[in-house]
Amino acid sequence: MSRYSHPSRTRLSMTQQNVQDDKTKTGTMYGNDSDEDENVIDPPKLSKFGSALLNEHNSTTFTKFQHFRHGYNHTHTSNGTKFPTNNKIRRTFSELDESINQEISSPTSSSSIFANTINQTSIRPTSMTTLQSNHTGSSHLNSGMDTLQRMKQSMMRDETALSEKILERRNNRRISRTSSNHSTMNLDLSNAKEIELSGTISTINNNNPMTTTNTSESFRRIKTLQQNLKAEVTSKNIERRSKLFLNKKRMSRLGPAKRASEIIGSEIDDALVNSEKTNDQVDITNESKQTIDYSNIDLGDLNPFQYIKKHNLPATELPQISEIYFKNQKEGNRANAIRKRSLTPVIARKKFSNNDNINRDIRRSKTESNTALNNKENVGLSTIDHNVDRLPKKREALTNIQVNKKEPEFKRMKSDPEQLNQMVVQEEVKIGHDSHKTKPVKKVEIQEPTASKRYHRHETVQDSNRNPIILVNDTEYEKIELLGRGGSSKVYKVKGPSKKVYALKRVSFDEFDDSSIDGFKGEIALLEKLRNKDRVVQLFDYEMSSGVLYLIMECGDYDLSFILNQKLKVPIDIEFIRYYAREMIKCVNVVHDADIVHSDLKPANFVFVKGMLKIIDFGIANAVPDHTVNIYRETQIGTPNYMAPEALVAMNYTNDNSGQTGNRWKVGKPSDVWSIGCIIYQMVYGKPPYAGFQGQNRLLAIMNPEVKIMYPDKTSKDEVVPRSVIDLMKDCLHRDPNKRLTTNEMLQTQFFNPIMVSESFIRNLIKNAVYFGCEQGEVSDGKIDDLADDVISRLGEFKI
Ligand SMILES: Nc1ncnc2c1ncn2[C@@H]1O[C@H](COP(=O)(O)OP(=O)(O)OP(=O)(O)O)[C@@H](O)[C@H]1O
Repeated sequence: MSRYSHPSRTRLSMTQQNVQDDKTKTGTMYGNDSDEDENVIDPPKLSKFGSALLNEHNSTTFTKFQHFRHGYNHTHTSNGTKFPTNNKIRRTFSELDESINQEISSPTSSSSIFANTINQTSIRPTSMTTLQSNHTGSSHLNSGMDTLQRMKQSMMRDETALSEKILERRNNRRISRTSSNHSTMNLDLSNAKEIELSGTISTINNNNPMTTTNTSESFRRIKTLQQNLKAEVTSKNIERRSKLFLNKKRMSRLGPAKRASEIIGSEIDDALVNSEKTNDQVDITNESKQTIDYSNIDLGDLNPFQYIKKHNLPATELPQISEIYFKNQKEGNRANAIRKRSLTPVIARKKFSNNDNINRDIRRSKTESNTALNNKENVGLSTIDHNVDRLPKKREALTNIQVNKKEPEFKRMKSDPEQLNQMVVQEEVKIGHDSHKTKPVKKVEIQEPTASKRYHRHETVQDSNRNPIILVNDTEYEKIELLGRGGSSKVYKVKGPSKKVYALKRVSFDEFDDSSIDGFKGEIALLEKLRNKDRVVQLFDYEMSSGVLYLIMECGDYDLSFILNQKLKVPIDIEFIRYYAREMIKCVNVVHDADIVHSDLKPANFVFVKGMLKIIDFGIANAVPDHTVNIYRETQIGTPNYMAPEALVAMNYTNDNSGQTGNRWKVGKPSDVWSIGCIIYQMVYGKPPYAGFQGQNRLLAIMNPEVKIMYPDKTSKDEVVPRSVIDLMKDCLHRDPNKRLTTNEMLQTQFFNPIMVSESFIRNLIKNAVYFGCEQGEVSDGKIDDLADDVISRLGEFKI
């Protein structure tokens, strides 16, 4: 189609004379008119604007236009010409439009040159359409406008290309800055494309008169392209956002960069617990681990293994965490001891020989108390003051201890002037406390016994030909030999009245330590409870004097520890194990039947008295409270080799009365069963299950469920270990206390009830079985089972 055959052009020519009048009318008013311009063939006259355009160097508009193009084409010249900005471009366009308007409004505007150069431009800007509408009938003007349109479109293309280049350059710069962030870069490029494209399309849309099919098709294509691009960009956006989210999540988990010391346990815990399995995160996690501040780790109820497992820490962290664990436990024990001690009344520990001494000490005590009162800066007195209120109560408890069952305490003190004196002093101190109830009182000095004093007042050497004599409740006991020693005790073989032999246990203790006194009181009470039980060493007499406890007991010959050490040198003797293990279980059974948990079972705490094994040392034993099965200890005590896991793993608790928190350990009868299992293990394999671990590691191994106990079929000397004893050990050494056998059940196991038959019995049994089979011809499996059951049930009859 020729440019002039275009209907809109025809219409424009027809209405040319009305331009001036219809200047204000809109283009749409005429848009649907007939093709009146069809016959216009004369070239359009040159308008002022057209002339100006021809005169490149003199026309301001054209100069601007050329300058713009020139400027664009030479953006990168060395003279520093810059890219026109979008604003500049827009300004140029508006100036151009203005010039066109001016041109259009001029009655003489036309140009034949433009008519010759007009060709297939099909897109006209809206402004042009408007202008055309306002100036219908002017073919000159029409062709001039078309030329301008082309030029403007060319400029638009230039603008698009320019924008593209600018964006490209920007993106290049961004790439070099953040070469790693490809997703961001791609997004920007996509956005740029999208913006650019939509800009172009909107321009096209704006300019689209919707008059040709080609145009519609190209628009559709562009539209499709735009949609595709949009979809692509959207998906890239989503991808980028999700990547950003991941980064953010990671950052928020790890927090900002910190010094190693700032990372405290909880943060590490979070980081470790929440860590995901991506490579970089694993690296970061490892980094975090390297900076663990162990001093801030709170293990709570967990033992080191549980802690490591919970927080997914590597095994290499175990030593440090164990160290903290044991340190915490030590501190807990110490705090308990201090707390108990702080409740103990302060009493002078002195020996007085006469009244003068008493008076002198009372005077000194009073003077010291007054000095303390005057000393306002005396530190730590508030603690003492705080405890003063509890003193009478505690003292009452102390004086109520029946340390001598033969005579009432007061009667004894009356007969003993020295003790009486001491009681007077104690009373004086007590009065002093009472009178200054709310005032600070200085601790009365504790005088340690002199080193030169070799014997307690109960212990004397009467003449050089006799052994030392120990008086217990005024009964003389002559020392024969030392049988053994414990943590704070010595046990002597002594000769008592009628030359009878006894074991005398002498225990030294801090007489002002309530917990010690309570412990001894408890031991005495339990031994009294177990009086006449043949498996428990009998207690005949006892006396608690100042700082010393004497116990007169049945005397044993050896303890089990000694015997086991002897047996180490000879091959395994399964009958020996069976016998001693059963004896041992019988001892513990008696104790458990009395609802007492021993808590410190070990070979040294079983002694043979006239050939019968008996149990000793109830120092840390406890009676299980009614309707319960466990005892809760505030101190971790026992002998590591034989201690059950539950006796080692502390539990946090809060005291209901005082509100104080601390650790405690749960022990029960199954804890004793564990210890028995360890002793049997020692009998079989020569050492307890965890003896291979040294020191602290042993405790850790016992606590660690991952450290399994091995039960080899043969000993280190290649001796066969019977299956029945292995089963018994396994049933005692379950980590779960509830799965362990009771002492009664242990005694019922096959190991302690072996079936022994003679050789002839076996021969007869086989012979009878073969004959029976021959007679029957065929014997079913069920019949064989019945026969076997019958024989087994009657085995007791055939025992040898
Ligand atoms: N009645 C007794 N007959 C023979 N020996 C005994 C008797 N009582 C204790 N012994 C010996 O003395 C040792 C220490 O005794 P005991 O265990 O009662 O003291 P302890 O201070 O409670 O010891 P630990 O602190 O180790 O538990 C025992 O291992 C044992 O060898």
